[in-house]
Amino acid sequence: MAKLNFGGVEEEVVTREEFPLEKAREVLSTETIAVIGYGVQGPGQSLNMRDNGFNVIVGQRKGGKSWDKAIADGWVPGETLFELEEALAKGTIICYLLSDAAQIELWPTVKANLTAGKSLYFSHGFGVTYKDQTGIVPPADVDVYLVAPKGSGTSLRRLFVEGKGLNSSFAVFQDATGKAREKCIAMGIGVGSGYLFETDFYREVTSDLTGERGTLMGAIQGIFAAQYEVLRSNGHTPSEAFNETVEELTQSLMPLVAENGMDWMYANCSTTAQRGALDWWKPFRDATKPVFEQLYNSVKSGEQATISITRNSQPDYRVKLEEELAELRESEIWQAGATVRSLRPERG
Ligand SMILES: NC(=O)C1=CN([C@@H]2O[C@H](COP(=O)(O)OP(=O)(O)OC[C@H]3O[C@@H](n4cnc5c(N)ncnc54)[C@H](O)[C@@H]3O)[C@@H](O)[C@H]2O)C=CC1
Ligand SMILES: CC(=O)[C@](C)(O)C(=O)O
Ligand SMILES: [Mg+2]
Ligand SMILES: [Mg+2]
Repeated sequence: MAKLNFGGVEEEVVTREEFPLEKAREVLSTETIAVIGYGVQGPGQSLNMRDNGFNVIVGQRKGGKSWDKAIADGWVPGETLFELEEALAKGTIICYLLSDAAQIELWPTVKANLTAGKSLYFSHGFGVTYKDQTGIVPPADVDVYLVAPKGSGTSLRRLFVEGKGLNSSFAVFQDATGKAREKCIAMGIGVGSGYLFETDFYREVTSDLTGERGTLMGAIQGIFAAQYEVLRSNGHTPSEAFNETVEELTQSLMPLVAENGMDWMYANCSTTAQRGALDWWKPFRDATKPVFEQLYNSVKSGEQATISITRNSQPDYRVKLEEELAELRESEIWQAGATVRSLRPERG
């Protein structure tokens, strides 16, 4: 573990230098890693582990889109691709990568296959933390740990292919064999993490649910929509409003923030912009902070988990989701966005 200073707070992190891929391969050399579910994280993690030389199989319901995608990705039925129950029986490390709501339904089958000494691996603290709602209580004689890539499975794979890596958190919930921590870190390296920072299941799920509802996904769309509407109602055209709300942020300014931080991005804008941004960021913080407090409390109370479980386990979930995504896609801001994207020079 390397000790690093994060803004004045010392934290230990695991990097690929200290825990090289060869060591990860060695730790997991006798394991059969069964990735259960081939949705978003399943492909990213299983393909990265396969390319990293681990013994990986995939378990997925037969006949759907995900099964076909697994075949297209080179998983071979009967050799490396199996129905859920068969993969669960063969695997010694069960990577439970169904959607969090779907994990509840399959849990009795998973549990039946968790014989002593196996590992149960998650990419979220959800199922275990909200056990009163999910019923997920692992048997005492298995290792239980998580590696949660901090980003979409799509990015996990893309960055791996580019030779880079997404950061992940890791946590051990239960150590039955005395080797849970080592196996957990080895899995983290195996799935292609850039570096790993430690957490526990509760902190992982509460921070993750807050982040995705907040600045990463929910709040950002809310702020985009608010500014776009104000610009449009004051006579600005859609292209102007979109460019000043989204395009400039994703194409020009956020890459600068990613590279060297917010002050550096500010320093590379006009003095006029700097003055305005420095004056306005605090009012925006103060206006939105109560909403973030409300959000965190709703996560902490378990209310967000309840909503997620009940809404995402409805039989018409996909249909309703598509309607809500269509509402976004068909909104003027994102229709304008589609046109703006088509005009980017690299797209011809
Ligand atoms: N989507 C992402 O990029 C991220 C996901 N995670 C976590 O990773 C885990 C997996 O999430 P996703 O990959 O998003 O899952 P997903 O929503 O893509 O679903 C995975 C698979 O579950 C299968 N499935 C759905 N309902 C089923 C059922 N009732 N019985 C059997 N199979 C069923 C689907 O066929 C699909 O292939 C979750 O714990 C999630 O919170 C963590 C970080 C990011
Ligand atoms: C991509 C990720 O890490 C999220 C946003 O937390 C998720 O997909 O659940
Ligand atoms: Mg996340
Ligand atoms: Mg999440």
